[in-house]
Amino acid sequence: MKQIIIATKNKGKATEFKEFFNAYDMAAVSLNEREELPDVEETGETFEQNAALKAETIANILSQPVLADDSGLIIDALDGRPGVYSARYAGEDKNDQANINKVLTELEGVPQKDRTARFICVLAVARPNTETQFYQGICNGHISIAPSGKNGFGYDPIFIPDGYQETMAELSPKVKNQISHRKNAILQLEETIRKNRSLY
Ligand SMILES: O=P(O)(O)OP(=O)(O)OP(=O)(O)OC[C@H]1O[C@@H](n2cnc3c(O)ncnc32)[C@H](O)[C@@H]1O
Ligand SMILES: [Mg+2]
Repeated sequence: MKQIIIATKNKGKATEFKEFFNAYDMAAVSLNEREELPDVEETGETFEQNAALKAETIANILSQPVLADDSGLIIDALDGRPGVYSARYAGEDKNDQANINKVLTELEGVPQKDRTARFICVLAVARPNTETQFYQGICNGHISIAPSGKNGFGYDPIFIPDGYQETMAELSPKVKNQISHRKNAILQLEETIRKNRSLY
């Protein structure tokens, strides 16, 4: 089976990419399975910059195409926070529970109609000596009053996607993978996957 390297150490993302690329008969291999590869420092100020940093660093080391995902949660009532800093919102140790608690505390007293939010996913595909390409996906929704559900990762227990009553963590992985920001970004990439053999 053809392989595509995904420059991520996030196990939740890696699981979702394996599912997506399975549909294209490709095996998604994350950095958790390639432990000799470095964790790339995310010094950018935008999703694009960080996705490019991750994809290009690993593509240059391996001399092969690499995909990276930089994603996050944008909350309108918090002026767009946690945004690009979603993973480390409550501290450097990237604790999902602490991040959720910080968001809920900051939103205390904010009524449902003002709790609108969206997940954003920017994918970067880097190939050696080629300009990096970007694909973006969005999932709109709002932030719940309390966490609920065990599926997914990150902020899924407090994110209710538009058109649903449940949080992303209460929905099945199958449903999440049909409606998520990551799925929508993959759909933008789909034509390239099908047509451009050099992605393999
Ligand atoms: O950089 P890599 O190694 O890919 O892993 P990361 O967890 O640091 O990933 P990001 O820098 O892109 O940070 C994105 C954060 O946004 C949140 N996030 C992204 N996608 C999500 C999703 O599908 N569901 C819930 N939270 C998500 C989650 O907290 C992630 O840690
Ligand atoms: Mg990261």
